[in-house]
Amino acid sequence: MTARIPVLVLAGYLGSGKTTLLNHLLRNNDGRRIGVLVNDFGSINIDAMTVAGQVDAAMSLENGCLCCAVDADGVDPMLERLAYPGAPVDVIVIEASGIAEPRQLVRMVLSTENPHIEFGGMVEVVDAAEFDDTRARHPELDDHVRFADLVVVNKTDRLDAAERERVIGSVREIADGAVLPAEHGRISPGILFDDPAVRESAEVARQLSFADLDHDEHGCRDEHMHAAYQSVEFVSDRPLNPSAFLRFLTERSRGVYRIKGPIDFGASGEQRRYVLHTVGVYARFERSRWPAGQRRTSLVLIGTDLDADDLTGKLESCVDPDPDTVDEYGALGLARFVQA
Ligand SMILES: Nc1nc2c(ncn2[C@@H]2O[C@H](COP(=O)(O)OP(=O)(O)OP(=O)(O)O)[C@@H](O)[C@H]2O)c(=O)[nH]1
Repeated sequence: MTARIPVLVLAGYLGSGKTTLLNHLLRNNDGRRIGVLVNDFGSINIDAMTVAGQVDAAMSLENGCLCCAVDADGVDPMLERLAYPGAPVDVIVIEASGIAEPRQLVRMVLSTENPHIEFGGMVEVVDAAEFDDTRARHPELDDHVRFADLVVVNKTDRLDAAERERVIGSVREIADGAVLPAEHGRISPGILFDDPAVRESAEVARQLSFADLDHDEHGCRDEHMHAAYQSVEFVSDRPLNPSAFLRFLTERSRGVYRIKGPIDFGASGEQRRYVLHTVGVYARFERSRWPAGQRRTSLVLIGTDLDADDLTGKLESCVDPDPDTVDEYGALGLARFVQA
């Protein structure tokens, strides 16, 4: 199975810290080759660009990054240039600088017919110190925060402890997705994307948890360097019920940014392996054969403020008490999430 390239939309109001966060990701890429799309070269100051030479409409950066400008024709032509089998990028970030409506950009990514990409999520950067003022000036900020799969509450260094908690609390009240406080955009890249070697692997979930995520005993990564995320693992040798699991997916669990891994739906007539990839409310299954002897559900849920017991309990209740009674029609609901 060829891995698809995740495409991430990075949004946020003027000066919130999008470019700072992007530079942080470029500097801490852990070997991932990051392609960057910006809508206007002039408006963005990517550090790495100072070492770049311009090649056609794409900028090749020294650390293996590529930069292209998104024009009015939308993202498709540029995605075509960056995302193809054997492409020199593992991840694409579109910085929505100066775009008033980032949801439009998300829709463009979701509606692209490029078979080599997958939606990697919308990240909204907010300036913690300006949050109240920005909301007052731009009431639509609430919609963006609610819609985002991850909200980075940046510039927390500009607030005292009490104010910081108040602002983070306000954001959490609005947000449906994950919320990560940060200084100078320093977030753990692992919340956003996998290690390239892991993405190629068939056993996504198992390797994600041990090799890629590199957790300490609290399940947090690089806590001192970056704003950290958490992960919860769920493994079951007993098949899951498709309808129950789809219900779990549609009732978005607070704080979960993405879920990955193979699922055994075990319905009679449904012998295939479903590999799940979700970001926020976006979900996609890829179907394949089970490698011999590896038929089991093995999921990793990645996000912030995760309630591990609650998530594990919900997933356990998806385990089918009597999988033999689920006929092939029971798995039909999965079809709309399956991509060829
Ligand atoms: N104190 C503080 N300053 C920050 C932080 N993050 C970014 N900045 C500064 O805030 C300013 C704006 O940051 P940018 O990363 O350029 O913001 P942006 O969202 O890309 O800005 P536009 O592209 O103009 O919308 C810069 O001067 C940054 O150095 C932070 O966490 N704390």
